[in-house]
Amino acid sequence: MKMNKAVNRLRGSMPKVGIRPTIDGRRNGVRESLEEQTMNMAKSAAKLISENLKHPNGLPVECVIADTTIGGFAEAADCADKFKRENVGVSLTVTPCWCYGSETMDTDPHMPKAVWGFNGTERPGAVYLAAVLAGYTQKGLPAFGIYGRDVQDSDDTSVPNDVKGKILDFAKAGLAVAYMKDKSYLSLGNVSMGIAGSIVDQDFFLKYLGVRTETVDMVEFMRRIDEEIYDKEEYEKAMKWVAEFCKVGKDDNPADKQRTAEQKQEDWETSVKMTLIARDLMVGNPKLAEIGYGEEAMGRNAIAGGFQGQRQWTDYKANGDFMETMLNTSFDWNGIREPYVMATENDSLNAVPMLFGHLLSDRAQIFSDVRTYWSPEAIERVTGWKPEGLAEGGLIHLINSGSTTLDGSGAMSENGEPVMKPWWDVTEEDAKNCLDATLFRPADTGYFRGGGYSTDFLTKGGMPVTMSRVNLVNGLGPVLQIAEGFTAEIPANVHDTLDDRTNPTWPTTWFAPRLTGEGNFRDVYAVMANWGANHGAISYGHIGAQLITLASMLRIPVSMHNVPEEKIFRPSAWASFGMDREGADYRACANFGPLYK
Ligand SMILES: C[C@H](O)[C@@H](O)[C@@H](O)C(=O)CO
Ligand SMILES: [Mn+2]
Repeated sequence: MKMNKAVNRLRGSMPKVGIRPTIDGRRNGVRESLEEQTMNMAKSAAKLISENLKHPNGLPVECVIADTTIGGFAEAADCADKFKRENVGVSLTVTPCWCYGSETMDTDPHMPKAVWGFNGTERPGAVYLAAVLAGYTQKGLPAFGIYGRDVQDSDDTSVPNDVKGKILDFAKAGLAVAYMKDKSYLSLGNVSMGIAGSIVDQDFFLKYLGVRTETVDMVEFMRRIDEEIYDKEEYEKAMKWVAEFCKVGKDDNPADKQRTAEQKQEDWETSVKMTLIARDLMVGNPKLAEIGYGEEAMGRNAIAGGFQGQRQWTDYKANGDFMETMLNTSFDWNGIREPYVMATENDSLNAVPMLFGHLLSDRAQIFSDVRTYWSPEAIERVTGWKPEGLAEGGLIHLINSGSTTLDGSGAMSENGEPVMKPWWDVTEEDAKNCLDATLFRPADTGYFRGGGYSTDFLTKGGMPVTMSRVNLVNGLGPVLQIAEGFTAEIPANVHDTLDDRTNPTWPTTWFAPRLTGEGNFRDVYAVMANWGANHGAISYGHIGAQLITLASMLRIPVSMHNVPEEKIFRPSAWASFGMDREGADYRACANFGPLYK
């Protein structure tokens, strides 16, 4: 399998990180003595960011440094002007010294902000940090404060590790905020089976995320299939690839409910066409202009989407499982590429945490039903096996009727361990291994009368993962919930017994959340019992802290998490809302309100 790597570009230029070196404006000695050290800090920060971060589409993150150090209002205005011209979306102020707080700050209300104050004592950078953060808080412009734990010498140009981590986490989350702004959520269809998350709340998207919502009726798929509005060459290529690499699994339907061989062939054709069409709807395709469809070629600039599917479409035509899976995967017949974010059942409130996870981790995301809590006692009763290791406290069965990424099989590996990689690190062998680990099973025709193919795999155990979810609460607004944990491996016969009680044609991930012994993480049952909806978005890695940072930038309070306290990083203003951190988060988010109100 020969695979190229290609970068997807949505409309709008890539946001940059702007670095603002602020300085004590007093000339004739003080300012001059600080110029070099201050600019060097800006250069170190820029180097750190551009060497370590990429945009989720694989392009390098660029930094822009103000033309001069900033000693007061005039230079702050020059810097703001440059940042506008350069499409800066995130602002990081750096300084080793005392500067004039509200005179040097930046006041763009939409730009995530942080200040790194050098922890030396010759010149008081950390004092400026405290002063300017007080100013930001007083003016309703929350900013993140960064300063090293250990005092450094004034000629030390290194960035200590604790500072590095904070700068990178801040910049990555800030870039996520900037990157999603002015993109769109594409709702393909409408409300699926009364699922609340698929009642797309356009106000939430626009005010909290800066994302517009576009709605396209599912009849558009029919039109494009009937009128052949897709790239036929690509379609042929995709069909060949499917025949070669997608193994069809056993049809579990009773004989009289099975689709005929001709119907099954037609289901493949529909599934592949749907995949091309959904992608073209999201991001456009210049090939469509060549065949006379200039408007369709533009796409909808969608950074995420959802497909209603059930029931009107799936009662009639092949389900969306193949389409959703392939879009969410880091590769297809064209090669290795950035995964798209596509929710099944148009659950937009699961698409959002998938988007967050993708923007923060650069990886494909798993979409799942949070289906069953299996207590250790119930597992033993039903299978005779006493759970041990990660499964000791019981498991949550994550399984779904579509939309999970093939990367979620855990069939990619690094140093012999299962892993889900940033898409640009995925190899041809990884892609092949994911396909080998997957069966495409004729869909359950009880649920899906129109047939189609569901993706069936069992996620390898031992991967660190984070499950998250946004819920909308009437009178309160959005909240985010987060559960870090691990995928668990259980004996094959135990899995089969448990899986056979559900929908064995769907992919399974056995999830063991990390327990804290308290509250919603008292035990596995409590995690499931307190989950706010039927779905969860699962990202590789323990990204709870980064999600919390991002949520605070968007003013979305976190209602549940198991992230260790020392890893939590929010704007300094949050400390003014009380010492109980969860309550303070709610009060701060309510006080500042959504970012784009
Ligand atoms: C086939 C069923 O309708 C499933 O799609 C259903 O169990 C869900 O996924 C609900 O979220
Ligand atoms: Mn579901």
